[in-house]
Amino acid sequence: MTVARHGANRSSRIAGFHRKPPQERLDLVASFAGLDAATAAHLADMGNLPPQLADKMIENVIATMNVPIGIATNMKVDGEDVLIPMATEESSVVAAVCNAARQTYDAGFTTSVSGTLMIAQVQAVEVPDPYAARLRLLEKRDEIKAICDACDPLLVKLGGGFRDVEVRILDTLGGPMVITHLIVDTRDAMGANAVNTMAEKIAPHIATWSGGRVFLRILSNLADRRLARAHAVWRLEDIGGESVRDGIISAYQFAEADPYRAATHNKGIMNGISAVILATGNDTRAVEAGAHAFAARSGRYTSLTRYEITKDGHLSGSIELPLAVGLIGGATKIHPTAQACLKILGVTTAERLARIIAAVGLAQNFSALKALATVGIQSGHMALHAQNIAIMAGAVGDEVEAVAKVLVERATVRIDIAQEVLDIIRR
Ligand SMILES: CC(C)(COP(=O)([O-])OP(=O)([O-])OC[C@H]1O[C@@H](n2cnc3c(N)ncnc32)[C@H](O)[C@@H]1OP(=O)([O-])[O-])[C@@H](O)C(=O)NCCC(=O)NCCSC(=O)C[C@@](C)(O)CC(=O)[O-]
Ligand SMILES: NC(=O)C1=CN([C@@H]2O[C@H](COP(=O)(O)OP(=O)(O)OC[C@H]3O[C@@H](n4cnc5c(N)ncnc54)[C@H](O)[C@@H]3O)[C@@H](O)[C@H]2O)C=CC1
Repeated sequence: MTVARHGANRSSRIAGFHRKPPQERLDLVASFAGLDAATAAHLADMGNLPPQLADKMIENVIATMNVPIGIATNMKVDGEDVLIPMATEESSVVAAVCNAARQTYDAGFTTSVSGTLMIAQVQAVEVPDPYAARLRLLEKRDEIKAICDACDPLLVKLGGGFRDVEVRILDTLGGPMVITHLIVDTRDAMGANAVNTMAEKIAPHIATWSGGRVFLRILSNLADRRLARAHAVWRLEDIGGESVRDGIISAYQFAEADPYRAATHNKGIMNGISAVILATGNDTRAVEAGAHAFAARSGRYTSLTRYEITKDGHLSGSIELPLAVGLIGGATKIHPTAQACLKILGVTTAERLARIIAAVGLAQNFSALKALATVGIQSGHMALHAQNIAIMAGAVGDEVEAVAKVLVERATVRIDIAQEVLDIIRR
């Protein structure tokens, strides 16, 4: 069945859409968009996410989006071998991590974290005496702690809960604001809901104590009390010698100095990080926002990694960034694929997960810089992307590899060439 493009229902005002079951919603969308029966049937197949679960995870569900999960091999983090599931749509991302880890497999990556502390902000405006109000709020520390901890007795029982209060006076376009930070240990949860609940509970008290009006009560994604760090040494003989080392260091120096380059450099790092975040059901946007804000913390957007030469002349790489990830909460606990990925990783604490993810970010960056500083990105990346181009050109089954092989041999990974090659193969 083909429904005309401008089908029966062309209004986006669909009252009660959210109350309909997914199949009925899909029928409405198919009619609106003129989807043919095969496309609608494709969307109706929810793969390995049970439709009842998908329908509860977000609103107005009609389908799921399947992204491949690849396994990064060769990773050793703090002396322990680990296989890393990465969910990404981009070719060569998984290969890049395997490749970097292989070149430092014996020593592996060493990691640490600064803690599992999250920050919630409470905004007070029109405070008559901001500086005195700040002190009044700080004096209420014990009361604030009691109110916050009462919000989440389970978290407290697990060793988490309120840790501290900080108050900042912010000069803004609307005059001074009194910003209270609740510092909360959220243990194995990412912690957004946990700290937001506390911020909302404490807000009326802050209004009273400060004498101002309270508006926003929400966590900060600049989770700079939850930093994850990783470092590794790549030996000269394993990476191809001094000129490769120096090329990688120069690439880092370029990113350090220039926000145009740093954006791309950090995008490469997030290729690895976001893929593990997604595979484990964590919040990709929260981590990405935190990473980029941290990269700009000095007022100048810069590189999240650093490269140096060790005293023996080898290449030392390091990374530090906020990684607010959890094993509980969000989709981590309810998405069956996220649960399976966490099992593959063998992690039992959010801290260990953050450490592994930091190592993946560094590995990803090493491979990208090495490729960029030597043969260029296209030979490795495009060689792997060639299969996608072959599929775009219409190749199926064995044709995909055959077409991709010719594209790589000719060093021209283009769809028009792929079509020509496919025609020849099919003749
Ligand atoms: C693509 C490679 C790895 C080829 O690298 P190569 O040296 O040609 O590969 P190789 O065939 O010699 O194999 C070396 C190892 O790489 C891995 N490897 C090799 N091939 C595969 C594969 N098919 N699947 C899985 N793993 C693979 C694997 O570990 C293998 O060891 P082995 O297992 O054989 O003992 C290399 O060129 C590379 O690391 N390139 C970087 C790719 C990259 O960064 N991709 C991200 C996308 S580009 C981007 O978005 C970010 C960027 C670049 O703009 C960031 C920036 O600018 O900073
Ligand atoms: N700006 C942002 O980043 C925002 C993100 N979110 C969303 O919030 C969700 C994450 O919130 P969470 O508070 O992490 O989830 P949550 O509220 O679902 O679960 C956390 C709760 O689980 C309990 N818990 C059980 N075992 C625990 C353990 N071992 N360690 C710690 N707590 C344990 C605690 O009571 C804790 O409060 C994500 O889905 C995120 O997308 C929500 C609002 C804003």
